[in-house]
Formats: sequence, structure tokens, C-alpha cells
Amino acid sequence: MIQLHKVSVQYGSFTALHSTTLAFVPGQFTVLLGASGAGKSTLLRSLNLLARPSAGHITVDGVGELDHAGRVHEHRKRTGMIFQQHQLIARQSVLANVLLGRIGYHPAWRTMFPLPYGERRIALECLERVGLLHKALERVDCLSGGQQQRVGIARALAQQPRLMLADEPVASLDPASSRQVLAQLKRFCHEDGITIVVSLHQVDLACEYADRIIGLSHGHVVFDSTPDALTPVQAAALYEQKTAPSEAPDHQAKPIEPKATFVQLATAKEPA
Ligand SMILES: Nc1ncnc2c1ncn2[C@@H]1O[C@H](COP(=O)(O)OP(=O)(O)OP(=O)(O)O)[C@@H](O)[C@H]1O
Repeated sequence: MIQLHKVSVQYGSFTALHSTTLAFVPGQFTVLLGASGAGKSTLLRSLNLLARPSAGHITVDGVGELDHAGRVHEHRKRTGMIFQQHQLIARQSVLANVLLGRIGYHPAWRTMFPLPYGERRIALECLERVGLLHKALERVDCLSGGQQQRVGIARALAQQPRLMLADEPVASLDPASSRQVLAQLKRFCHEDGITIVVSLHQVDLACEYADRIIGLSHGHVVFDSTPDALTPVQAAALYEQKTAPSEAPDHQAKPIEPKATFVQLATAKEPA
């Protein structure tokens, strides 16, 4: 569990997050909703201290209070980040990108040499889970946006995270890819008992996938409950708009692509 105790975040004299006390538990898929500038990214980034609290403190089970560098390092090692623009290394293979998730487990000098077979195996298993094992040796910039985001998820999974943070992970994806990404995140959250916190702008997707919705407005938490408790009026108020969220359409996530074998991939050459 990760807990914020009266955490505020200021940028100069501007308070982006007002005194906030929240707890995030393992295996819960939380979606942050709110208008642009409401403080979603700030709250999300405070959870791994990319946004430093100006007041209050954060505690993590098994680590303690995040009050010195060693504990922050330990916490970040087990915190996967997923970004809107994927943040992958374009000229590298899919596998090499996923292996970056393992770097925190090795001293800096060790990463100058190829990582051991066991590490490669973890990365391949993560690619298999997101349905992209057969793409392992392709250059990552040859993949579609949705596939690249799933590589980002595999990289985060390779960290064997306790916490995953995703800042608008589907903002640049089409509806089908968005659903596939959110369905996979939710599945890994429940299967692996990972705490996942995602910021979204799509109320319908939040209602469809979230276990819990936290609504923010002007740096304050104004809603914190299950999706079925979020009324259309409350949802519209979060966005200061008149329209209500649309009905979520019935769907199934796309099936994942066919498998390649570990042996084929472990022995094949990567692209230059
Ligand atoms: N590094 C920064 N320096 C100064 N102000 C910042 C900084 N980052 C964010 N802010 C301000 O803090 C407020 C909250 O920003 P934040 O990015 O958390 O909102 P958000 O809800 O994630 O918005 P969006 O949906 O547009 O990403 C905004 O008013 C923003 O301008």
C-alpha cells in the first residue's frame, strides 16, 4: 500500500495539489479524472516523487517513509511508468526496450554489457503477456502506436512493479487500441496484485475499467468512489461541461497475436 499524508505540491507560489490524504492498495485499478490543469499529473507524479511534496509525506509498505534517497530509489525500482508518448528508444529493438525495465536491478557498470539470459527471459515473458512476443526483434519504431504502448507496458512489467503509474496512456490511441491497452493494464493489476493509477480524460473509459475513480478539481480531490457512484452530473461537473458521459459500448479486448518460441527469440539476431 502507498499512502499520501496531507501531501501538497507547489510550483513556485502556485499550489497544484492541496493537502491530500489518500491510500492506494494492491490490485486496485484507480483512474484519475479531471479537467486540464486539475492536478492529475501532479498527483500521479507525486506517487514516485517526480513531483516533490512541499508539505506532507508519503509512506510505502515494505519501504517506509520516502524521506531519503535510498528509499526513493528502492520505491522507484518497483514503480513502472507508462507515458502518453511511450518514451521508447526508436532505433532499438522491442526486446532491448523492454530490457530497460531491468536496469534498476543492476549496478550501472553491469548495464554496459549484455544482460544475462535470465533477464532476457523475463523481458520475453512480459512481451508474451502483452501479445507481442513475435515482435521482439523488430525495431520498435516499426510498430503501431497501440503496439508501442503495449511495449511500454511490457517494459514497466519487466520491473516486476508493485506500483504502475500511467499518465494519459491512451491519449494518442484510437478507441480499439485504447481499450486493448486499458484491458491489459487492468488484467495485470488484478493478476499480479499491482497498484495501478492511471490518468484519463475519457469518462466512459474510466467508468468501464476503473475499480475506483478519483476526481480532481483545481488541485483538490472532489470525488473518490467506485465508477457506479459517479453520476452524470458529477462527471460533467468534473469537466465543467454540460454533457453527460456516454454509455460505454459492449466490447471485448482484441485477442493477442500468435506466439513465437523463447528459443527462437533468445538465439535470433537483433536488428542493427
Ligand atoms: N512544472 C510546473 N511548473 C509550474 N506549474 C506547473 C508545472 N506542472 C504543472 N503545473 C501547473 O499545475 C497545474 C496542474 O497541472 P497538472 O499537469 O497536474 O494538471 P493535469 O490535470 O494533469 O492537466 P492535463 O490533463 O492538461 O495534463 C496546472 O495549472 C499546471 O499549469
